[in-house]
Amino acid sequence: MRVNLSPCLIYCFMTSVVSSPPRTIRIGSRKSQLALVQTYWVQEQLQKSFPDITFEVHTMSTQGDKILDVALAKIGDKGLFTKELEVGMLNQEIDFAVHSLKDLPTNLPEGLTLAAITERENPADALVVHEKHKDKQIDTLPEGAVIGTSSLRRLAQLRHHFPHFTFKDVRGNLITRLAKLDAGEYDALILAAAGLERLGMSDRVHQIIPKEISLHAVGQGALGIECRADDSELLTLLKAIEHPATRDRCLAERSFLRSLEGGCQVPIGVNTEISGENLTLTGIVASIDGQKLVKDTVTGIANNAEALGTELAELLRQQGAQEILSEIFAVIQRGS
Ligand SMILES: NCc1[nH]cc(CCC(=O)O)c1CC(=O)O
Repeated sequence: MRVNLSPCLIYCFMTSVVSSPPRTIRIGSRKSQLALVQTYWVQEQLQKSFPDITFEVHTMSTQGDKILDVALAKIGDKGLFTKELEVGMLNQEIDFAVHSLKDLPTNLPEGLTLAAITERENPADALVVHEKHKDKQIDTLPEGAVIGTSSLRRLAQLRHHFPHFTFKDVRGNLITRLAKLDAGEYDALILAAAGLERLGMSDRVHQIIPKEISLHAVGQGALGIECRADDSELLTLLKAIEHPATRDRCLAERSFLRSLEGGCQVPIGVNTEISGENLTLTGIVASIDGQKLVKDTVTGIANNAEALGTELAELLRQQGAQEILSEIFAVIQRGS
């Protein structure tokens, strides 16, 4: 017989054995509205599970919050939104960090680990339109419509289906982007539905982009909790807020991305579905002009999520994914 002990019970047991006073746990977060909503949500969930522990939120600015005038794709993104928080953990200034999982690189620094993945919101992208297009959908927006997105993944896939649109970079946090749209700088934006939902702005989701048009980013809509790999007490606590189905899906997606050696700023999209014990992973690699596209699907046991990711990466490499990615890296490095 297998007995499932809840993380709370295990933690209570551990602290009663060593009888040390409950510690104060410091949570690191970026300062954007979305980051704070996400961090306070995690804090609240943990506080409910562990009423005797104090969870404090410490905010930090990351490089990605500071550089707002350069297209994301040109900066080279490795850890743009996570690095300062990671340094904070390694220096013992904070104990764990809450990230939008899609911003967390697939290879973490030595000494840190992905402790838990929380339940995912809708991972799809959303079309958000200017008022004047409120009767339109993505396929009825006029020729030349200016679409704001700073993601190569969205750009490549949308260009493939809608070559008649004009694509324009948009930076800044969600609130800033929406203000630019409303001021008429864009006809529409493509944003993560999850971010809008978390900020209580689901009314701005005009249309969910169907997966036949565009696959979402790896880890989109889920939160990733990162902590020091040797903090076993905290690792046990954090399991209380893990969502196993989301974890399996996201581990498959991250393993796929890692195998293709892509960061979050490459035109790689995914979709995952769980059915019983099985996980189905679909992935796409596209060229920035939307001309070349390779896409395939694998299915297997959800328990072997990471193996599915590498299997799909291998399949897409056989179909030319590496050539598409190498071309993109060359362009980005030239800075053009
Ligand atoms: N890179 C920015 C970012 N990081 C996480 C989200 C939204 C929430 C999520 O995807 O979990 C966004 C904004 C967006 O892509 O529209």
